[in-house]
Amino acid sequence: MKEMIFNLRNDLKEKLPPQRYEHSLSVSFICTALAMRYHADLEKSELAGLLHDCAKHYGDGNIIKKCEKQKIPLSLDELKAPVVLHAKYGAWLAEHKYGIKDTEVINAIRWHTTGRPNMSLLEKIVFTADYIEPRRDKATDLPVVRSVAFIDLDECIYFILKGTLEYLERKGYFVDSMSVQAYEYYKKIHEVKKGEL
Ligand SMILES: Nc1ncnc2c1ncn2[C@@H]1O[C@H](COP(=O)(O)OP(=O)(O)O)[C@@H](O)[C@H]1O
Repeated sequence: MKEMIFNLRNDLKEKLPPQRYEHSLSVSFICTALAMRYHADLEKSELAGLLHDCAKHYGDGNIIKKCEKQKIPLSLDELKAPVVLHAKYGAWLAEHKYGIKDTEVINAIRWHTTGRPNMSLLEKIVFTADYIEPRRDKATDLPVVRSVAFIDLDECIYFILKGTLEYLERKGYFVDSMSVQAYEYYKKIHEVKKGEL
């Protein structure tokens, strides 16, 4: 697996813009740190983190066409918010272009942007690492979210989804409802923990 990761790094370095490549490396290392904390497979976590944005460099129109060409079914929400599609097409590329057979890794790439209810440990790790990696600096809640990530992963995901939904609403952007479903799911876990339910 290590050799595969080194080869993939070289490939992505050529394909992705420098900042996106840097982000991908950073996410892959944070994935391994979270994997250490939560006892997940280190190499699968590194691999999923490295590949999570392998389709991010395609523009909205282009990625819709690429999905249609590969007969990847698209939801109405995804057509209205094509920014989320790099996760779905990235999962397809991971499987069909990069030869990834592991469905856990493929699903972690698939759900890294919107999240979904009841995510697997690997899905949670990539979703969280993408938000907290050290090169990120936009979200105001980052210092708190970063520390919660290493204390309680479900609670951290609740904060990330809450922040993302508030941000999208503030900006007036269309929201893929998968994130709303994920938020409701993790909000319930949060409320049970706080004794509010
Ligand atoms: N449910 C959603 N609906 C619409 N846009 C979303 C949704 N979830 C996340 N986004 C937006 O998609 C963009 C890409 O997110 P993400 O994949 O997390 O980042 P990156 O690809 O840069 O690692 C962000 O601007 C985020 O706000």
